[in-house]
This record gives sequence, C-alpha cells and structure tokens, in this order.
Amino acid sequence: MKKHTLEISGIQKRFGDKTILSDVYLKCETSEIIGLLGRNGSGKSTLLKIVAGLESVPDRCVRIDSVSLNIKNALMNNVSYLDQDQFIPNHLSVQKVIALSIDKENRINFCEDQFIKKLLNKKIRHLSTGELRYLEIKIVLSNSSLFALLDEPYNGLSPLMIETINEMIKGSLNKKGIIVTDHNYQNVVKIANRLVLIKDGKTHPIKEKTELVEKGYLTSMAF
Ligand SMILES: Nc1ncnc2c1ncn2[C@@H]1O[C@H](COP(=O)(O)OP(=O)(O)OP(=O)(O)O)[C@@H](O)[C@H]1O
Repeated sequence: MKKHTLEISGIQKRFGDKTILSDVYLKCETSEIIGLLGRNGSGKSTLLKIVAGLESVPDRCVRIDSVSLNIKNALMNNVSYLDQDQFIPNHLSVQKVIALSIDKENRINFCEDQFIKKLLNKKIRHLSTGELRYLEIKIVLSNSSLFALLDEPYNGLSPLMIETINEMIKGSLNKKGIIVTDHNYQNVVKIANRLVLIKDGKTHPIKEKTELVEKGYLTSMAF
C-alpha cells in the first residue's frame, strides 16, 4: 500500500489574549497510531479541530503528502474527525444513520457486529452513552479517509467495548493513520506506536513513559 503522510507544523493559535498552541510539530503516516496526551486545557482538541478544518489557521500548516490543502472539502475527504461530543443527531434512527454513513455494499458487514446488532431497531436518543460512542467510532473508522482523528473515543466505553474498538483501530491501519487522544492514557499508551505530549502550547515527542512524569503529565504514583 502506498504510504501517505499527514504533517502539521507552524501553528500559532490564540483565543483572545491566550496563546493555546505555539510550537506544534506532528507527523502521522498511514498505518501509524499517534497517541496525543496532555493535561486538561492543553490544546489537544483545538489541535485536532485545526487538522479537521474546524478551527482556522493558515493553510500551509496542515499538509498531506507535502501538499497544503487549502480547500476545506479536500481536507475533509482525507481526514475524518471523531468529536469528543456527540455528532449524530438524536432524532435519527440507528438504521437511518447507518444508511446515511456507510456505503450500500459495506452495510451488511458493518452490522455483523455483536454490539451494532443490538442497536438496529433503536433511535439514537435511546442509546446508552457507550452504545452511541461505539456507533460513532465505528462510523468514523469505516469511511474512506486516509486519517482519522479520535478525540476521547474511550469515554463511556466498557472494557469489552474498549478492547473491540482497539482491535477495530488496529484493523483500519492498512488504510489509515490514526491520531488518538484520551484521558484513559493507559489505553492510549497501549495502542499507540508513538506518543506526543502537548505542554505549554508545544508538542514533545515521548520516548520513555518516565518522561510523562518528568514533564508533569503523570505523577510517579501512576507507575
Ligand atoms: N472557541 C474557544 N474560545 C476560547 N477559548 C477556547 C475555545 N476553544 C478552546 N478554548 C480554550 O483553549 C484551551 C484548550 O482547549 P482544548 O479543548 O483544546 O483543551 P484539551 O487539551 O482538549 O482539554 P481537555 O483534555 O480538558 O478536553 C482551553 O483553555 C479552552 O478553554
């Protein structure tokens, strides 16, 4: 499979007089999982939203295969984004959402899943937090984008669903690169090929877990 590269650099992002991101470099290739860690408010979601085209920065800051993508639609086709908040409208039925999101030829396969099968006759508003999150993640991972950005995917998921989602993420790597952030850092550490910490607006590549303590993300009690 031809490898593709998503590269992010030179981002300066301020909200009012507060600088959120000032020295960011992130690279993700297809078949890679980058784990993005950082304290609350460090700018993880802001960075993912910038890459997804939902927060504005100069176009040259986000590149795929060295090409700056300045047409938002082109960017969206190559990058899919799982928001940390619900993105599927409550009034829809699960079947309608699947019909709208998944190509006809892939729908049967999509529904051949112990968790999805139980949801097929329900409305979105009647799903539990974990059921909804599972459906959303599966939809994001099933589309044809080259890169998927997952903001707090594990939120509300039981251990069994987390294991299934981790397998699903790994199974998508023949087509995709993944950037994942979650406060369930153990899962992020477990699944990621590389870790990056955001601190003081800057990205710090993490080689050893002890660096997470040195940089103030974890206490030594975590080991
Ligand atoms: N649209 C906005 N306007 C003003 N400030 C914002 C906006 N979006 C985010 N912020 C601020 O930017 C900072 C970074 O927010 P962000 O959501 O990116 O952090 P995060 O690392 O994802 O945090 P958490 O882990 O708690 O979700 C926070 O201080 C937040 O209050």
